[in-house]
Amino acid sequence: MTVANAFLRLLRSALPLAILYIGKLIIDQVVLLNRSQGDHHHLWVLVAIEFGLAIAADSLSRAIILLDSLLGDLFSNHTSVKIMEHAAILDLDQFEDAVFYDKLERARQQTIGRTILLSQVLSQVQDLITMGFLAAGLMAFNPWLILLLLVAIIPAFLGESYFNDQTYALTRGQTPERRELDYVRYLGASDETAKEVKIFDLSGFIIDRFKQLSNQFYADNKRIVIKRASWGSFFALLGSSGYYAAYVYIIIQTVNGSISLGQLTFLAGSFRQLRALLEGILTRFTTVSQGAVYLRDFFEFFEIQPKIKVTGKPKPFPKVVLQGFKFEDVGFKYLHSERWANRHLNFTLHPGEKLALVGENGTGKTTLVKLLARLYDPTEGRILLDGTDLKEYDLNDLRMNIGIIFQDYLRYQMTFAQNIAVGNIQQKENRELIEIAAKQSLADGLAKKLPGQYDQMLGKRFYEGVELSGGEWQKVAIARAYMRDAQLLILDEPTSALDARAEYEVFQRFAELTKGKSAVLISHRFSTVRMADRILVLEKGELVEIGSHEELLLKGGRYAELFNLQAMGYR
Ligand SMILES: Nc1ncnc2c1ncn2[C@@H]1O[C@H](COP(=O)(O)OP(=O)(O)OP(=O)(O)O)[C@@H](O)[C@H]1O
Repeated sequence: MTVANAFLRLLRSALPLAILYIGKLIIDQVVLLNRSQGDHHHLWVLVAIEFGLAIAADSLSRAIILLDSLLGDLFSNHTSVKIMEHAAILDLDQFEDAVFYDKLERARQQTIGRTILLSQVLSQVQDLITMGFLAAGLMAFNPWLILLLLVAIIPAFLGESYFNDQTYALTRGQTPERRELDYVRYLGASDETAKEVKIFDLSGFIIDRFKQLSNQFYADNKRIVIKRASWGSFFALLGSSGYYAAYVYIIIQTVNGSISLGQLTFLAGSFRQLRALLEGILTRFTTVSQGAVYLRDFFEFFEIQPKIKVTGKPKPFPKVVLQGFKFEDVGFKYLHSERWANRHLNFTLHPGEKLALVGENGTGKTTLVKLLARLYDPTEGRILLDGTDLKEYDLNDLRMNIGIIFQDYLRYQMTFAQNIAVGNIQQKENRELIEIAAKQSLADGLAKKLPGQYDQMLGKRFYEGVELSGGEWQKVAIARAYMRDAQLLILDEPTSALDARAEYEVFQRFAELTKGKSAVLISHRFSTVRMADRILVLEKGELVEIGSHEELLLKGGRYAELFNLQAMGYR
């Protein structure tokens, strides 16, 4: 399509000169006829040719516009897909970094704002070729006139590129604020935020912040836009002066009789078109060079590489785990953080063992399971699986063999079945497996009560969607863990919204269904925690106790203290 577009543009760029030249011949012929020297037949042939050329020019322009718009859509879709594909291979901690978000944001803007860049570049080339044709015509008449036009137009080009750089620097500097602006806009008008915004009456607060940010943008942009417009007018004046100087010269030549009336129309027409083309080229030069500068951001985003990689030859995940996962003095610090979220972790998760993680908020429980799933690599120490560093296992295989449901699992605005299928998306059409998973997580009864059953749209964002309660959502989310035949299952507090009986049942089933497999549970409810084979107590990211419920109670340490604290609340 691009080649066809370029070819049509090439054809189109030759037409203005041809039309002008035929126009010249027509006028010369009319003048001759007035002097009774012309040929009527020749005149009408010329008029017919000009008519044909005019129609061809119009049809070509329309075909070019059509191809431009199709190419623009394809470009936009293609780049959006590329960005999503690249984002998918990046690491979790890259998504947690503001600098990364700035790059992602700027890359995204390219897909929205730069779709016309390609057609702009092609138009620019087309106009330059047209100018070349017209200039060649003028050159035959007087080369100095071209030089005059060029000299008049160069300051405008330089001015434009200077202001492009200025605008780019400004926009780039504003990226964090733009992201905030988007976030504030989302806070102010979204189904997910509406409840709190109303209850806390936040709309005034949000709107004020929006105004503050947008006014700042307005003021910064205004300054540069005014400067650009003032200089632009001055440079345009220079350009016009050059054009009129040349025009006056041609008129004088005609009056003197050095050139014919037909030549005058041809030259004046060429000049008029050259000037219009130059203006168009100048304006487009702004968009094209701005686009080119912004494309840098686009490519910069694609230069970001994931840090989590497989070292050496990737090993498949063992069919049967024999020794388990061994933490050897594992420590982890989040990006840009001085604090250790986990430190000096030394323990083994044995095959088939159910391990519960206990500790106050922020003691590193979630971090530990993220390290197990290799969402991050340890900052120090290492994690071994059957004696081999996790880094040597095939990453996809590792993740496929670890089923993990986080406390902040996603509530997909999709159907009930799809919400479960995301646990193993390759099996999205396997309704039998989805229903079994739902039965195992106690979500099956819920599906049966919904009007659309498993095809019921969940959430309120889309037509006929049904909202679930917090506990109901959790049952759906837990079903995801049963969608794959994982060797290690991790439940990071996805049961906090379940009532006591439901949580008990869910964990009873979990224990039965994961017999022989390793599992890690995070829960603040000791009624659940005590079901585990061993309990690992964390404090400030470090392991302080490990043992069975009975052993730890007997020990009378941190676990016993936390357990008794909760038990007291029930007395
Ligand atoms: N993505 C992150 N980036 C930077 N710091 C983080 C991030 N996630 C957690 N932290 C910090 O790491 C520490 C441990 O967090 P973690 O989520 O592992 O605790 P947790 O024990 O699971 O807490 P909770 O019981 O509240 O779920 C906390 O102090 C937290 O501030």
